[in-house]
Amino acid sequence: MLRIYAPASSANISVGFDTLGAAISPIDGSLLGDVVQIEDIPAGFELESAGYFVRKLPKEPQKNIVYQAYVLFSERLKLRNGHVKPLRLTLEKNMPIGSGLGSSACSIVAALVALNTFHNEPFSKMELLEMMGELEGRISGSIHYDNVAPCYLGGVQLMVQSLGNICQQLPFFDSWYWVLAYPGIEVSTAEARAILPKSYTRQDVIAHGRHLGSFVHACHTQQDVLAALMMKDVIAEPYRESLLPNFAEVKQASRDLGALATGISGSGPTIFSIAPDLAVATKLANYLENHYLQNNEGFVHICKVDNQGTRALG
Ligand SMILES: Nc1ncnc2c1ncn2[C@@H]1O[C@H](COP(=O)(O)OP(=O)(O)OP(=O)(O)O)[C@@H](O)[C@H]1O
Ligand SMILES: N[C@@H](CCO)C(=O)O
Repeated sequence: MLRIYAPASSANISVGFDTLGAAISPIDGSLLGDVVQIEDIPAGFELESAGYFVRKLPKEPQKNIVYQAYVLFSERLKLRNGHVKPLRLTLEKNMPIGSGLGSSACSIVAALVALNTFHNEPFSKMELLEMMGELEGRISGSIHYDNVAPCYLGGVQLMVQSLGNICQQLPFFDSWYWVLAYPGIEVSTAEARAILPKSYTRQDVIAHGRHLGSFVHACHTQQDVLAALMMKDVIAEPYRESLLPNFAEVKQASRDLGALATGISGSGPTIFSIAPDLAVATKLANYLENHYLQNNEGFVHICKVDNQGTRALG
C-alpha cells in the first residue's frame, strides 16, 4: 500500500497570473494537503473518499477529479499498449474546495503520482504534468499549471511552457514566512476567472510586464526588497477583491503590521501575507484570525515554501 501526499499551493503570487505558483507547508509540521492511497485488489477499480471535506465533493463519484485522473491515466497507458492493474484509490480530502489553495490540484497530483508510482513510472514528470494541467483545465475552464506544477514539484515554479519544459523552478527567499488565511467561504475558480476583463489597457500590460520581469530578476539576484515591491497585481486583484471580505482594509492593516506584501492566493478567498521574520508572521496570523475568518471552517497557518512537493508518506 502506498500513500501519496500533495501539498497546498498558492498560485499567481500577485505578480504572475497563471504563470507563477508556490508549494506551501505549515511550519508546525502539520500536513496541509490531500492524501491518496493506492492498493492492490483482486479485480476492477474502486474509489473511496474520506477526510474532513469529503462532504463537499460532488455526490456522483464520476465527477470526482480523482476518478477522472484514473480514467485519463488508463487511456494514456493504453496508447502505449499498457494497461492499468486492478486497484483501489482512497482520497483523503483534507483541503477545502474553492479555497484558493489548489484543492483540486492536490487531488489531481496525488492521484496521478500514486498511479504512476504503482505502475513503475511509465510516464515522465513532464508527461504527468501535462495530464495534471488537462484535468485542472476541466475544472476551471482553461488549462493553467500554476497550482499543479508547484504542488507536484515543490518550490516556486515559473511556467515557461517551452523547450519541453512546462515549468522551471525560481530561486526564492528562504527567510520569508507566508501567512495564509482561509476565511471559510467558497469562491469558484471558474467564476473568479469569468469576472476578469477580456482585454487590458496598454498601461496595464506594460505595468504587468515590468512587475513580473523585475520580480523574476529580483529572485535570481536575491533582492528581497525589490521582489516584495514588485508583487503587484493589475490583472486579477482589482476585479476579484470584491469577492473577499474587507480585502482592502485587511491588506492595509497587514502592511501596517510589517507585511512585505499581501495578495489573493490563487483565485481566493484565501489571502497570503509575506513576513520577513517569525515575530511579524505571528502578529499577522493573530490579526487575520480575528479579522479575516468568517466562520469555524476558516483557518490561518504560518507557512514556508515547501521545496519537496508531492511525496510518499511513511
Ligand atoms: N477531488 C476533488 N477536489 C476538489 N474539487 C473537486 C474534486 N473533485 C471534483 N471537484 C470539483 O471541482 C471544483 C473545484 O473548484 P475550484 O477550482 O473552485 O476549487 P479549488 O481547486 O479548491 O480552487 P483553488 O485552485 O482556487 O484552490 C468543484 O466544483 C468541485 O466539486
Ligand atoms: N491562476 C489561476 C489559479 C486558480 O487557482 C487563477 O487565478 O484563476
